[in-house]
Amino acid sequence: MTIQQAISSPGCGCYARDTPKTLISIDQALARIATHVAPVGCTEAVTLDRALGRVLAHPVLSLSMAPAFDNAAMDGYAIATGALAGNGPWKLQVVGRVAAGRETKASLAGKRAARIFTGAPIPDGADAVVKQEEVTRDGDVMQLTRRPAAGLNIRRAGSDMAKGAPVLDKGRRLRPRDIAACAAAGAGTVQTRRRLRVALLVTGDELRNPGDLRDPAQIWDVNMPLLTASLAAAGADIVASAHGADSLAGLVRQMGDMAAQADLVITTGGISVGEEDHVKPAFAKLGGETLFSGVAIKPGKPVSAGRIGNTHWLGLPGNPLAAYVTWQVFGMALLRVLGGEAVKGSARRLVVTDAPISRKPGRCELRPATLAGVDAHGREVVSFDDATHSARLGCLPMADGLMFLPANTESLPSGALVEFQPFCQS
Ligand SMILES: Nc1nc2c(c(=O)[nH]1)N[C@H]1C(S)=C(S)[C@@H](COP(=O)(O)OP(=O)(O)OC[C@H]3O[C@@H](n4cnc5c(N)ncnc54)[C@H](O)[C@@H]3O)O[C@H]1N2
Ligand code: MOO
Repeated sequence: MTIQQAISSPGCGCYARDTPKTLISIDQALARIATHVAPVGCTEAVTLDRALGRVLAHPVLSLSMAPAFDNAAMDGYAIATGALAGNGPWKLQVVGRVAAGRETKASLAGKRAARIFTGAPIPDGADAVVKQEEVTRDGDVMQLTRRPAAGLNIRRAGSDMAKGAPVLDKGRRLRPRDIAACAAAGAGTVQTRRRLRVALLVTGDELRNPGDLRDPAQIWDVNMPLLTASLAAAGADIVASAHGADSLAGLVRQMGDMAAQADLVITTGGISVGEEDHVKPAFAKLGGETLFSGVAIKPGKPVSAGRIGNTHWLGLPGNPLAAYVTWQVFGMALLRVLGGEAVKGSARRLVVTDAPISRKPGRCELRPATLAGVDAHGREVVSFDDATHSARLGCLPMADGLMFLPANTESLPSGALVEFQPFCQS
């Protein structure tokens, strides 16, 4: 990784003439993550009951055809349609019975039928299953009046998956429906990336645990609970978490210890320009290499990233909304690359604003927004507060994502198209 400074192209539109030259655009920062960060190498085999949220290190191929054999899609009677001469009704001798999980030796040559249940193998000679609602039964004889088409109610072997067919690509983060597909393919164990080891250092002398007694100038810590929950939802292992004092020596020790045991150290706070902001000096003292240092974004301008030896570092701002926004945009991107997750397409889509916007231009603004419905053209509409306050969280639970207001935009009419990035669950 090389130390990089600025700023060549407007990228996502975050760049503005009055933006300090040390800041880069959102898309430039994301491009640096994509270019300079590599997945953590180790992989491990996990059984499906432990696979939720894990990232596939190898593709999953089907071990056999699915279904593995022709079988009944309905409870009813297996018959040979070729034996139905002339016009019905036809009477057939019921000569066998086959349930799911059983085999049958019954042969259905001639006017014969077998009682069959959903999932049971189709007996030799049969080529259709007639639902039991469509026949009458009298002792060992069943009668049907309508001619079934050959193949009716039969699930053909391999019609879902061929043997050896690709089921899931590597890089896929496994969700419940992926695990269902693995199970159907017979893949009881899958090869995955190991879970990321993340250390969390929340700085600030003013912080107390939520609900604890506090002095008048102290505040309850939002970032530790926020990031602990976010990392758990993202499937990372938190190998260390601590509060950090606003002191250079203390932070050097804590960040150094954490870097020795984690793939990624996340800090919050202490990253701006005041005398109490010691995170970047501590990072420098540890020999850290900078990936980016500040993004032309509001909120979250000081967000930074780099590497201490082989361990990555993400410095989030202290203001909780700024921490959440930068976690969503840069933290999740970093986690995905480190975790070997393949990312398809853009995280953003276009939506329409439900009110006019008037704002101070300068930095690209990422404003929490709520999906409020669709307009007459079927486009998604978002509603939002009239400003973004980087320390305010009251509106956050109602929001569904972030709308991107380009740096130079001073006003937008109601109905304007803007980019929108939905929040990840984590
Ligand atoms: N002279 C300047 N001052 C500031 C600038 C600047 O460019 N020049 N940038 C401002 C911006 S923008 C931001 S964002 C903040 C970022 O500051 P830090 O990341 O160093 O964060 P702190 O100063 O430590 O804290 C900021 C704010 O957030 C509160 N905080 C911190 N941690 C937590 C937490 N875990 N839970 C709840 N609240 C937290 C902290 O008390 C401060 O109020 O800097 C601006 N200043
Ligand atoms: O970038 Mo800061 O997040 O405005 O508060």
